[in-house]
Amino acid sequence: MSAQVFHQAMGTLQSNRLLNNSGTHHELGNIRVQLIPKCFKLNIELSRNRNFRFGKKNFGIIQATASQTSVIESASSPSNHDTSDSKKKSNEAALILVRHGESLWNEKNLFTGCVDVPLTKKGVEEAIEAGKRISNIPVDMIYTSALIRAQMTAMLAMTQHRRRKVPIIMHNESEQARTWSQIFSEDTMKQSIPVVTAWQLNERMYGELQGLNKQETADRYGKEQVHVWRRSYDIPPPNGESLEMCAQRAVAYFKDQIEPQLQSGKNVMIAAHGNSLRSIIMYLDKLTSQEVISLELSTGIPMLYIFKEGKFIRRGSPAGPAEAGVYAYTRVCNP
Ligand SMILES: O=C(O)[C@@H](CO)OP(=O)(O)O
Repeated sequence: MSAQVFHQAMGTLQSNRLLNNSGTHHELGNIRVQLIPKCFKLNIELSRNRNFRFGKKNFGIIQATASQTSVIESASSPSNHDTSDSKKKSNEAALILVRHGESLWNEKNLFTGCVDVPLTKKGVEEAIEAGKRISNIPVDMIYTSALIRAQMTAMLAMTQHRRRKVPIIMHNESEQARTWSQIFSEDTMKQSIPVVTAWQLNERMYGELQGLNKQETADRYGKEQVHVWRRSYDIPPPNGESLEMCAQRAVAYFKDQIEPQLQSGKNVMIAAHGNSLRSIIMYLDKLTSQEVISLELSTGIPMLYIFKEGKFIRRGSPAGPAEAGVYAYTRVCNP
């Protein structure tokens, strides 16, 4: 499949079109795109029989550390094998962002921040569903936060991947951890995906709100005050991080560690959190501090960007297997 066809299939959405349109519909082949101003809600309706598989080609390559994969020539069957002589097809790289699935504290409507809470059963299902959506996109590197809900999401998503590579958490926290987790087979390495965990991708630290119920906090301090704590750009909750502070560490990490991987042609998945991903999207989509406050991310809905010639081009969300509509961004400030 050609790059052009691939791009059409994924919906040729330029991020800036989302920001300046006035709620009109656009037809892109079978893809109907609705653009709604202010809330940045992206609604992609796909006809049910739209096929998002990218042909039966083997795409080969992938060495965990030094190869370039094509976004376009995706994994089509679990039996595909890496071939070191595969040709590099493109300078593009894919970037997949996914907010973790529902956590036990999302379910209880508690401020979570950096408290390390696992997924609910629904969150597990969301992560698996996210994995199905991206199962045809080769993944060379995975970055997650240091928190279990993001790590569970990444690992569960990868159980659905057609290439059946094994995601392996890198333990670089000490010399001993590095030595004790070494792999001694080149072939096994090639069938692995390094997973880097980084605290910089953690949810923003919610300070003294962590563990409090969101509704009760609104009843006590007023809805407006709580909205300011949750969604203003530069006002932190008591003893916590503002979105601006969260962006400083998350975006710096993205630029220093992740962007070079994309530049070298590797496809990267990031599993992280509502606010660390909002900061990264602010950078990718060049949103202003006013625009980012209306940006909400759903749990477990992956978003795809193509990195090409130093630019990030948003492709929306790969379609779910059984549904017509995909919401990458949502309007409401989730409970
Ligand atoms: O509680 C949290 O840590 C976050 C994400 O769930 O909440 P909010 O939506 O207020 O950013």
